[in-house]
Amino acid sequence: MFTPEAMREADQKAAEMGYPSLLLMEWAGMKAARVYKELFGQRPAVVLAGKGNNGGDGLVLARHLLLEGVRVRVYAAPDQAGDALQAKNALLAHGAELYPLEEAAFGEGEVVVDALFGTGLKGPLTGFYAGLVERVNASGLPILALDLPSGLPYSPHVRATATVAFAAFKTPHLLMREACGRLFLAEIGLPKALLEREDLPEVATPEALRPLLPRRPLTAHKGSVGRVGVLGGYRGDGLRYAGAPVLAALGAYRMGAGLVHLAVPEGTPLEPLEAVFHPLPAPALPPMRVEALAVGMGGGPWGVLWAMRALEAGLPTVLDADALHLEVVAAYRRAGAKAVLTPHAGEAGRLLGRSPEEVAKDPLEAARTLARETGLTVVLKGNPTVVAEGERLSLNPTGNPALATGGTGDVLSGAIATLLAAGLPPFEAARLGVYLHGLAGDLLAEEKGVGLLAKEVAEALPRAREALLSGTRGAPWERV
Ligand SMILES: NC(=O)C1=CN([C@@H]2O[C@H](COP(=O)(O)OP(=O)(O)OC[C@H]3O[C@@H](n4cnc5c(N)ncnc54)[C@H](O)[C@@H]3O)[C@@H](O)[C@H]2O)[C@H](O)CC1
Ligand SMILES: [K+]
Repeated sequence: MFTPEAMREADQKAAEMGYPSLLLMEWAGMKAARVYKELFGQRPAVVLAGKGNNGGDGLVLARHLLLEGVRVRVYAAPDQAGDALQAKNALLAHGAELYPLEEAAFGEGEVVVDALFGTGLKGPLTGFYAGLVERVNASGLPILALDLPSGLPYSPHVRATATVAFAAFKTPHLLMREACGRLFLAEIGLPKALLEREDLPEVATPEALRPLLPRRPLTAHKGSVGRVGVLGGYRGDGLRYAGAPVLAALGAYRMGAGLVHLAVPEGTPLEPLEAVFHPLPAPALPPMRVEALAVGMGGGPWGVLWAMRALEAGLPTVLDADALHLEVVAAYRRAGAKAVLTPHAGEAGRLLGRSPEEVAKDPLEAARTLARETGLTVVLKGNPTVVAEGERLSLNPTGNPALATGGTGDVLSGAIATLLAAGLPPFEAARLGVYLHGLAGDLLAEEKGVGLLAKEVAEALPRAREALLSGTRGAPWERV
């Protein structure tokens, strides 16, 4: 995923290589016109073109739509230069109707193409442009945004029906997804070498994750596919969160664990029936033969104690909820343990000494800092969930607001622990677990809308796994 600056660098490098930039613009506008036709057919278009290259893309799109027999009205900013000017001349040669941007008006049944600003925007829109963007949003018409909804990452910005991202996703496509509507990713002919940048955050794709899925040989038995120990719960609150470790156990089984051991306070309901139970008077590490642990779900003040006991096992461990405290993280770091932290913004803020709002404002930076400071793998839950380890950052594209309900995080911890138990390294277990958990939520939300139960998310994990494996469910965007 590119920052706008990194994208500009790639454009510049292409130009230095002698690659004609007009070709990029032609592909961009042509691909966007293709998306327009797919979504809106012959509906008349109103194209708003800014003076930079984003505007140029819009002028190319207008020409292609005209060629397809679509009625097009273009409102363009003055003073185009370079490629955008060439795009304008080519459009005029086709006898297009071009009007000053100040006169922009929209009519019923039309579709607005937003080609005002892309990656070249510096600072929030004000004055005329802010007003124009507000008018576009208020028009009630469908909006196709080219590259980025204009105004992003600031406000005001266009709230698009669909967005065609050129060459690669940029930060706002993932971090401000709501403004983008349906996402399309258009290849525009940039040499591949310029797009492969390991120093930039990745957006997890099904193609990258599919090979990581643990495959089960015919000879598999419950002791060979990964066993998980879950340590959680607390008596002192009257077992108020007794369900949390149970949900983690369900997440583990549904992700494919061969056996789940459940260490919980005495008096906890013995669920799920498939688990091996260790009811305990105080946090301890009961004898259990497992390959990974999930620790801290519903543990209250026992959370830290559970985590310290778990450290003695020397196993890959997921630290969640009440295990997420500085002393725990420091001890794991000192021991050089393999651990995945799964905080939400509040818990990450507690570890970083920041407010949840500060963490949510820049989740990429927060996840990276936490990973660097702890030396552990971090899953910062949110929209999007960010996975960080060392210098590596991965953004997860699956999941939806229906997952914002009690217990889904516990399911995730159990799921990631299972992938650790199956032998995946922490970063891979975290990316794959987060992706499948989000996908399970997406499949369920399509079926049932909001009002999901966490245990249903666990139950949908096998379907998500199957969808990833068989390729029946691709990335949540379309390539054009
Ligand atoms: N490789 C690619 O992805 C390609 C992308 N293309 C498109 O080019 C734009 C980026 O074009 P650029 O000319 O650099 O910038 P913009 O068109 O986004 O806008 C620049 C324009 O806006 C003025 N400006 C900046 N900030 C403000 C502000 N706050 N208020 C008002 N005006 C502002 C600035 O002075 C410029 O005049 C990219 O998004 C793609 O759509 C290429 O077409 C192909 C290669
Ligand atoms: K735009």
